[in-house]
Amino acid sequence: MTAIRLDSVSKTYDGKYPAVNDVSLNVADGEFMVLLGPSGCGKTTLLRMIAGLEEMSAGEVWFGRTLATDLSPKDRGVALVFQNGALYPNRTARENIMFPLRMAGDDVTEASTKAAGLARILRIEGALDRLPRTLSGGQRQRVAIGRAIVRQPQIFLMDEPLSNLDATLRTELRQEIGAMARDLNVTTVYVTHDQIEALTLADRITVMRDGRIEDVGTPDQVFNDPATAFAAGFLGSPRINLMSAIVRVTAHHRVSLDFGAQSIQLPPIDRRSLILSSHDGAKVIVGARSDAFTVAAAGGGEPGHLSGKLRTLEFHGNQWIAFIECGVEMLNPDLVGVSPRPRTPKRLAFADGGPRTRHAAPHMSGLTSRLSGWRSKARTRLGRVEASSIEPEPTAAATHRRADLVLEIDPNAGLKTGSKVHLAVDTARLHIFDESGRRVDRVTRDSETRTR
Ligand SMILES: Nc1ncnc2c1ncn2[C@@H]1O[C@H](COP(=O)(O)OP(=O)(O)OP(=O)(O)O)[C@@H](O)[C@H]1O
Repeated sequence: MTAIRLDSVSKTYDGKYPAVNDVSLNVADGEFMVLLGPSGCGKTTLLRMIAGLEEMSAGEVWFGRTLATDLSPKDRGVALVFQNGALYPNRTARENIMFPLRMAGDDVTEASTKAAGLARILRIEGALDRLPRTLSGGQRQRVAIGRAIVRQPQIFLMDEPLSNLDATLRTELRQEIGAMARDLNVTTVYVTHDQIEALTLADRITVMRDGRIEDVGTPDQVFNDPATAFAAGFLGSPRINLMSAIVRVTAHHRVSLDFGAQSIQLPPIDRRSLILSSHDGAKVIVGARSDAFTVAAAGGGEPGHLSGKLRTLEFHGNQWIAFIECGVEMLNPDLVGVSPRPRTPKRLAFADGGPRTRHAAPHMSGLTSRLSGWRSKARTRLGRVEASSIEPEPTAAATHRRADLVLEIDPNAGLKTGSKVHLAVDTARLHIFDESGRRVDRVTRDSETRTR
């Protein structure tokens, strides 16, 4: 077992825009870290750099107190499993799992005993004496995992190991992988773009976008207290509603979020009220999942309510999804804070550490620049190494569209398509982001948090 530290790691292929861009991350000893993000965000590249299969363009990788940057893959004590764990076709499952041990000099009895122990954990005892071609996809992948981990690596790396399996097998094997990692207590980095895998397996999740880290935290932290609008949008179904709003500061410093036709007032005791009270007129993004709303019996125009017309109601088997036209400007989480085009990296000095690479903004919006002071405090709170990689890309306006509020609703609420709906809003469940998609208030993070 060993901890992993990535320090300002970058990878640029063919001198183009970086696939991994100044990423710093700690994975604690024995921790199960999931790298989560959309296709092309740099997850596999980062994993391959940890394994030593990809040369880094900049930065350092540490395993415990050992600088691993220049170690060859075979000297890193790392085991890797890919989407299609290849097996020796002419060896049985047992022989496949035993193979690395035999190569390392274990005698047959010893190797066979270890293989049988792992087979029990991976639930393939009955398949041990069969050839790979007679095994199901799930069994083959279990054998590949067994073979990778049988030599008790210091670090276990998995790149979408379940992506070629059907839904039932995915669920089964996911549970076995989780159980195995807990039993063996091996430091694990697991790549996926599947939010359910991330939420169910991870001690902590690293959400990536465009080669950078958007958020790092426990599943509960990243889901319920997301650092960015993108992270909030990547987790959760239906996706979080991101509403464009203007901050209005009224008499006695009361803060309301103005959505155009409607508005919501923040309670004075809400810490966001204090933060936003000197930013009258600033643009913000208000994130709201279904749990922020309750269908209210009547009303409309009340300070804590939004109202709209129920356009469509969809039955999704285990849930009802309502599409409510509220006349509010909705934003696409994938586009919030996205730069219109790659820019030339520029060195900037930060108050809390050495110079770091980030991208020069042609301009920063008023609130974005005013919020930078809060962020530098947030960096200190989050811990220098991880927080440094959570630097925001400079903002460009997200694509706006006037669309529906999408909510999971109680089927017993008695709503009918076309009817007017009143929604009471729990402001404590709203997440408020600046225009670049960064939270305006503090997120709760502990860089070494373990949940189990
Ligand atoms: N060998 C390579 N040469 C050039 N570009 C590459 C190479 N490998 C990856 N890239 C690019 O680097 C970026 C990150 O790729 P990477 O495979 O790490 O993303 P990913 O998040 O793992 O995506 P996916 O989930 O689709 O596997 C992509 O734009 C990809 O096209």
